[in-house]
Order: sequence, then structure tokens, then C-alpha cells
Amino acid sequence: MPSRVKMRCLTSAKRFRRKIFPVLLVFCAASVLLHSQNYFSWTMEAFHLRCPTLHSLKPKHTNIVFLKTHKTASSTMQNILFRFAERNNLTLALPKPSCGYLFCYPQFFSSHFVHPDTLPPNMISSHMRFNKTALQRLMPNDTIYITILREPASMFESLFTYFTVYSEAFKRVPKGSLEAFIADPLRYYRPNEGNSMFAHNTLTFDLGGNKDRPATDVTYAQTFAAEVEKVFSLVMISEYFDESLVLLRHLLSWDLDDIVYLKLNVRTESSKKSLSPGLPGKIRAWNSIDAYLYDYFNASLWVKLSALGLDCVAKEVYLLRQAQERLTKRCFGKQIPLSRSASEIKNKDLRPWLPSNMVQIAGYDLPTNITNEVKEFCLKYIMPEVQYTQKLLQSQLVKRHQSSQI
Ligand SMILES: Nc1ncnc2c1ncn2[C@@H]1O[C@H](COP(=O)(O)OS(=O)(=O)O)[C@@H](OP(=O)(O)O)[C@H]1O
Repeated sequence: MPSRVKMRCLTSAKRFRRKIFPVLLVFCAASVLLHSQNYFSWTMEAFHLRCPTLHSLKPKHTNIVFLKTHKTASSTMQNILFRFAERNNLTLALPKPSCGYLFCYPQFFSSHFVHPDTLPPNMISSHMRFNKTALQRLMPNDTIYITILREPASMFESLFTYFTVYSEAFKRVPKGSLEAFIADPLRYYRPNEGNSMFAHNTLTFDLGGNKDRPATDVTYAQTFAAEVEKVFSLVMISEYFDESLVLLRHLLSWDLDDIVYLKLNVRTESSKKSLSPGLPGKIRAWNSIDAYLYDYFNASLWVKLSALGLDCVAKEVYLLRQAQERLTKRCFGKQIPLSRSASEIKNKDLRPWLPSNMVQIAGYDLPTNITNEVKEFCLKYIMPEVQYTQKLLQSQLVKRHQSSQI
């Protein structure tokens, strides 16, 4: 070979090696990440593709009030917060035993309802009737307030079925007929009797508002929505749960693994009633303040999503769902989790609380052939609210006891 040609070959070989080296490096790094035990984090790289970069140096926000509204996917959201609090060694304000697993609802929240050994808190997320002043006194100054709403017709159908035996109004209705109730609600509803909040504008009540203001008082609904907006940095929407979580992740500078979840507190198909045409409109009219709030915050959710970029949101939702599929495979060995009605679940700690035997709530059982490490990991995702609350209270009491002995 002539020496000039030889020289050219050697130079291009060097150039090739120089080019291939970074490619190989990237490939190796990707494959190490893919096969590492860190299940979800690798997707974070892809995350930044179409999204405004998260301020990676900004610490994750940890001081949070989540107002847990009724029948809105709030148990699923609470489970996300419970796991986050545990992983990050945070203090969660929990109800004192005499309040049950909620903060003496339906009374307005008071710091007297908090178990003293769960103070001072970083987070609070159990059912309560919202009381801004009491919470602002209890929580750190930089606390971020979040809540969740659901479309009023499907929410009311869920409330009606779930609280059939708790609400006097619902109990009065012949044959437990939702149609009969909504045809003439004032025949069955008494505003001042126990548990009346499950039968009229439940979201408004949970948010601390007046559930019984007349539907004609549109100014009340408008003023109330504006007040809620001033306090809550994010109002999630149950129908767009994953999109809401993307906003939450950006608001709090959290990672993808922080928002991965499995659905909790889902009724079995046999416990759901379909709504005949015309019924949703009547339900909205009866719950007119809730309907106003829902429309208002659904619109503001989409303004926020658009500001983040719908492309970015779609990408993150896709990655979240992929992470969920991997979680499901890891915990259940297949694509679809072992969801079953509460009575069929072998492990008592995994049976969701049932308000009566007239409604069936699905929960999860774990396969028997998984390692203890996987079991420990998966249990947290599927543990129902009551059992997880007890577990967290126990572990916070132990921690408090240990630190008082040092
Ligand atoms: N991720 C997600 N997205 C949308 N919807 C979801 C999700 N997780 C739970 N759910 C539905 O939320 C309903 C239960 O709500 P809550 O957990 O707030 O109920 S409770 O008040 O705490 O009992 C319950 O609704 P119904 O099944 O119609 O009763 C659940 O199916």
C-alpha cells in the first residue's frame, strides 16, 4: 500500500475510534442504568426531552397539606404521600385515636385532633373539614396546599352507593334508588342532620364551605372558588389524575418514582350503577356549588397543563404509565394486578375498609412466590388507608420514643 494511502487509512481509523468511543460510552451507561436496581430513575433522562428542565438542584418540596376530599381518588393520592413521607423520613400529622383515622370529620379541623407524637408535621393528608387558619398555624410557612376534585355526577353516584347506610337522607329513599333521590332531593334531605354532607355539595363542605347555599346564589360559588384558588397551589382533577400528578411533580420538584402508584379504593363493577341519560344534569343541578368548583378548576388545570406544554405532559404521562407497568410486573408477575374484592383477599392487612356489605371495594393480594424484599416494597403501594395510617402512627411513635431516650 502506498504510504500516503496508508497514512490516510490510519488517520481515519483514529477518527473512527474517536467517534465510536463516546457512542460506546453512552451505550454502556444506558445499559448499566437499564439493568440497575434503581427501577424508575433511568427514565428521568428521557423526561427532560420535551419538558422545561426541572431545577435539578432545587430540593424536593416536603411541606404539604393535601386536603383529602371524599370519593375523588384521594386514597390513591394519600398513598403516594404516605410512601414519600416514609422514604424521606418526614413527620406526618396523624389523627389522635379518638378521632379514628380521620381528623374528627365532619367537625372543622383543629390541631387538637392531631396525635401529639406526630408534631410538628411536614405533611398532613387524612380526611378533614378544611380550616385554613388552624392549618396555617400548625404547618410550616412554606407549606404547599393541594386538593382534588371529581366530576360531580360520577362522584355523587359513588357517594350514594358508598354511604347508603351512613347518610340518613340516602336511607330514606325507597329501594335505595338514586333516581328517586335526585327527582326530589328535598323530600329526603335534612341539612342539619348527621352525615348530611354526603348528600349535598360534599366537595364544598370538605373545603370548608357552605353546602346549603341556594343554587341561585352564583356569587357565593364564584367567591368561594376564588378563595380556594388563593390557598391551593394545585387542585387536581380525578378524571385527569396522571396529568395532575405531572403538575404536582413539577410543583414539588419530585422525581417520576415519587408519583408512581396503583389505584386504591376502587369499587368492583358489580357495585357501580350506570347513570341513565338526564341524570348527570340533575345531579349537577342539586350539587351546583360542587359543579361550579369542578368546572372552574378543571379549566384552570388545563391552563396549567398548557403552560407546561401539552407535549411535555403527554410524554411524562406515558413514562409514568410505563413505570406503572413495570411496577405491576414486579409485584404481581404480570401486566394486570391481582385485584379482587375485599372479602377474597387473604392477607387481612390488605383488605380495604367496607362501609357495609352492600358495596364491594377491590384491593390487591400479592403472589406467594415473591421474595421478602419485593413483598416489602410492593405492600406499601397496595396497603389500604386505615392499615397504612396505623402502621405510620406506630413507626412515628417508635421513632419519637427512641429520640426521647437519646
Ligand atoms: N388513579 C385514579 N384515577 C381515577 N379514579 C381513581 C383513581 N384511584 C381511585 N379512583 C377512584 O376514586 C374513588 C375512591 O375515592 P377516595 O379514595 O377519595 O374515596 S374515600 O373518600 O377515601 O373513601 C373510587 O371511585 P368509585 O370506584 O367510583 O367509587 C375509585 O375508583
